[in-house]
Order: sequence, then structure tokens, then C-alpha cells
Amino acid sequence: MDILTSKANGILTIEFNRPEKKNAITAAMYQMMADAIRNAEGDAAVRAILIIGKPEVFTAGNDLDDFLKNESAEVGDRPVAQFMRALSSASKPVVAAVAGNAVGIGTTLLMHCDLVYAAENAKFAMPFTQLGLCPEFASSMLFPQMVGYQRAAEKLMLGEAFSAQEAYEMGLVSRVLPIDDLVPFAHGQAAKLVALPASSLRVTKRLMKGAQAAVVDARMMDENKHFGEMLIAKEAKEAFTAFFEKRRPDFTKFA
Ligand SMILES: C/C=C/C(=O)SCCNC(=O)CCNC(=O)[C@H](O)C(C)(C)COP(=O)(O)OP(=O)(O)OC[C@H]1O[C@@H](n2cnc3c(N)ncnc32)[C@H](O)[C@@H]1OP(=O)(O)O
Repeated sequence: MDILTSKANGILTIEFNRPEKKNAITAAMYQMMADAIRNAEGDAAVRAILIIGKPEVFTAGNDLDDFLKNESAEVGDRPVAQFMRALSSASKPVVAAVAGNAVGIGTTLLMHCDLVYAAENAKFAMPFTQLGLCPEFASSMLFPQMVGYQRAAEKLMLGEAFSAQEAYEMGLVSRVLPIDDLVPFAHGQAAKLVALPASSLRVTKRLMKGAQAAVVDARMMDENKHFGEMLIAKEAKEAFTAFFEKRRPDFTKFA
């Protein structure tokens, strides 16, 4: 199973489990995560959600082979969109623990989590423009809001990778920890959430997200429209092909 889910002591743990492909996320994996988060909404036995990867990699983002095979611009109700909606509207608290690379949606999903912990080896990147794409998961709005326009532009326009320490300084992660402490600490924080009154946490989260929830939803739809169109354009196909051919993409041949 490329996504492992387990429920224990009030915590639903969702684990990326495709290390041979750096935990790249396929449509089936998005669907499993969307279903798990949605099912948790109606399950009183789940009081917190914990998202983890492997010590060497959180996730390399969307599977580029899936992207390459994609032939329709319509994102609509695809598993990735279902996952985005499920996570961004989750009423229960979500904790994420990131070690190693967190690329693309591996970084943007964190903007929808409540507590985000990173190991010292964590490395974040949103290389959308390098792939001929544009930001997703409302990151074009949430990231500039979080870190300021110019710092966001460096990461979203140049797609430059950044360290755990920089992510902490920008406010994307709550705390940086030694790798061996990462998951036990994140799990401990989730256990604290489990022990708190669920109703208090639910209302607190709703108040913190506030009126922004609808705006986030609208931004995701707008981004997805552009993203879908760019996914089938020649620049993106060149970027995906170059990745698998282990060469630099050549965008100079496109106007
Ligand atoms: C809506 C969502 C949008 C997005 O998420 S956009 C972002 C898409 N993601 C990316 O562009 C990242 C692509 N991957 C990488 O840049 C690198 O990987 C890493 C930096 C994450 C790790 O580099 P290294 O440690 O050198 O590993 P390796 O040799 O590149 O990869 C090991 C195996 O994993 C496969 N793989 C890695 N990432 C992906 C991916 N995103 N989609 C499909 N396969 C991937 C490779 O091909 C290879 O496989 P083999 O061993 O068979 O040659």
C-alpha cells in the first residue's frame, strides 16, 4: 500500500509509503488520503490527524508520470482536487511531521495543517514554474500572506528550495527537531490534541480560518483551472520528459 493509514488512541495516522519513488503521489494515493480524511470527519474515534512520510523523504509531490500521461485540462473532481478539499476543510486538527524532501504539494499541503514539525534534514520546494506549471492548493494566496510577497516570490517564481530553518523563520513550520525526535514529538502533540475538548478545538480552528475558508476554496478552483491547462501544454511536457530523461529542460524552443 502506497498510503498507510492507522487509527489508535484517537489519532488517525496517514503515512506516505512509496519510498522507492520518493513517495511521489499518484491519483490512487490522493484518493486514499481524501477518503481517510473525509471518513475521519464522521468518526468520533478520530480526534486528531497526523500526516507523516519517511525519515529520508516526506514526498516528492505529484507523480510526474501521472502528469505526463494526463491528457485533459479538466481538474474538476479528480482525486487531487478531492484531497485538497478534504484537507483544507478538515474540522479536526491536523499535525504534519516532515523529514527529507517535501516538493510541490508536499510543501503546499502544509499550509492547510495546524501544527507542522520539520526534521533538521527537511527540504522544501515549490518548483511549479520550473515545471511549466503554476501554484496550487491556494499557495498563491496563503504563502504570500504567510511570509510576505517578496519572500514568497522567490520560492514560488524561482522555485528555489529552502531549508527547515528557513521554513521555520518564515512561519511555515512550527518547530524544527532532530530527526529521531520528529515523529515521537509530533505524535505527542497529536496526543495532547486528543485529550483536549474536541468542541473547543473545532470552534478554535473554525474561528482561526474564519471567512478565509471560502476565499481559499475559490483560489484553489482558480489555480486548478490554470494548472489543468498548463499541465497539457508543451512546456510542462518538456519538463516532465526532461525529469525522466535526467536532463535539464529546454524551454527556449517555446515562445
Ligand atoms: C498538484 C501537485 C503538484 C506538484 O506536486 S508539482 C511537484 C512535482 N514534483 C517534482 O517535480 C519533484 C521531482 N523529484 C525530484 O526532484 C527528486 O526526485 C527529489 C529531489 C525529490 C529526490 O531526488 P533524488 O534523491 O536524487 O531521487 P531520484 O533519483 O530523483 O528519484 C528516485 C526515484 O523516484 C522517482 N521519482 C522521484 N520523484 C518523482 C515524481 N515526482 N514522480 C515520479 N517519480 C518520481 C525517480 O524517477 C526515481 O525513479 P527510478 O529509481 O525508477 O529512476
